[in-house]
Amino acid sequence: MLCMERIRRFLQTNSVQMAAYRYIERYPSCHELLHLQAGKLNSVVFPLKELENYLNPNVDKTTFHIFDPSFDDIKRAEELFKPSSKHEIDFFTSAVRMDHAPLLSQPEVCFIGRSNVGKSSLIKALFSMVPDIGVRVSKTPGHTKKINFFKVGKSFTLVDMPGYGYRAPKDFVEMVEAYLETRENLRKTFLLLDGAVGVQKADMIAVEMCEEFGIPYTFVVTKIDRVQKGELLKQLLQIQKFVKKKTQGCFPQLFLVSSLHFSGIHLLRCFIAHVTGNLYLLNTAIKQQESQE
Ligand SMILES: Nc1nc2c(ncn2[C@@H]2O[C@H](COP(=O)(O)OP(=O)(O)OP(=O)(O)O)[C@@H](O)[C@H]2O)c(=O)[nH]1
Ligand SMILES: [Mg+2]
Repeated sequence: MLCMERIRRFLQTNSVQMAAYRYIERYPSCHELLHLQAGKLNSVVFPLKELENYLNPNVDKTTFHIFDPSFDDIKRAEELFKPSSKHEIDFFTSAVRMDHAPLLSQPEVCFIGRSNVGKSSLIKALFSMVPDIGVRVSKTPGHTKKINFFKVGKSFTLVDMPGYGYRAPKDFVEMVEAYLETRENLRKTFLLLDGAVGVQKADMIAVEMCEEFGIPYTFVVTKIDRVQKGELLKQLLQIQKFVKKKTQGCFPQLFLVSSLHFSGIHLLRCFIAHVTGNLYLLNTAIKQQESQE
């Protein structure tokens, strides 16, 4: 348990490829356990790969690995999320209306979803190498009331949104709709779904906005640490079916994350680096589907 906790901390603070080696250097007594953890490390980085072992071989898995970077690509993407004197990562500003939103030319990605689905926690996990960044999370739904902008050097901006559904700010639709419709440098909208419940009625507001405005979006399945594998797989297949049958602009691959256990965070960082034009993938190709976006 102690070793797992150490690995988790390492994964939060170190690039993924080095994490295992540094771990061995610092905790040689845990060698054996780490051997066991080689697979574990893989499942932390690619949570979907571990899960698909439990699937019936007849299930179509073609959309599972459209974005399938190598460890090298993932490691290079990590550099973008590490602050330095030349690459400051910090909260920039917040806005309650679009005319308050900053005019930024760098590419942007935003995170939307029901209140309490884990948007702010995910952003905090993505920025785990920036300990004082000040992303606020709460057990109480409806915590984030404004559109919060975080600058990642000159590379891109990451935007945390208020949630919709229970205890949403009353001007949510005006605020978020205007943002999604007019933000010219918005490269990707991440729409978060709770792994325990999948697509809910309230999510249709966000899906319809993305479809209507023709903006590229991707589902991120959150809190996967809280759901049993069988149940999670059931939800994933349902979400996939939804994507295939009911959406046009949604990226077909689902991204799974646990902000608590840090699963899927490195892969998502790499995807963000890629979609914002900051990472050219060396060792892999994004398959055809993405070009349909
Ligand atoms: N177990 C577990 N809990 C999580 C995870 N992500 C978030 N949570 C918890 O879910 C609750 C809500 O998290 P937030 O990140 O504040 O959710 P939000 O979507 O930003 O919520 P609003 O700002 O209210 O819209 C908090 O109690 C978090 O600790 C996760 O991956 N695993
Ligand atoms: Mg929040």
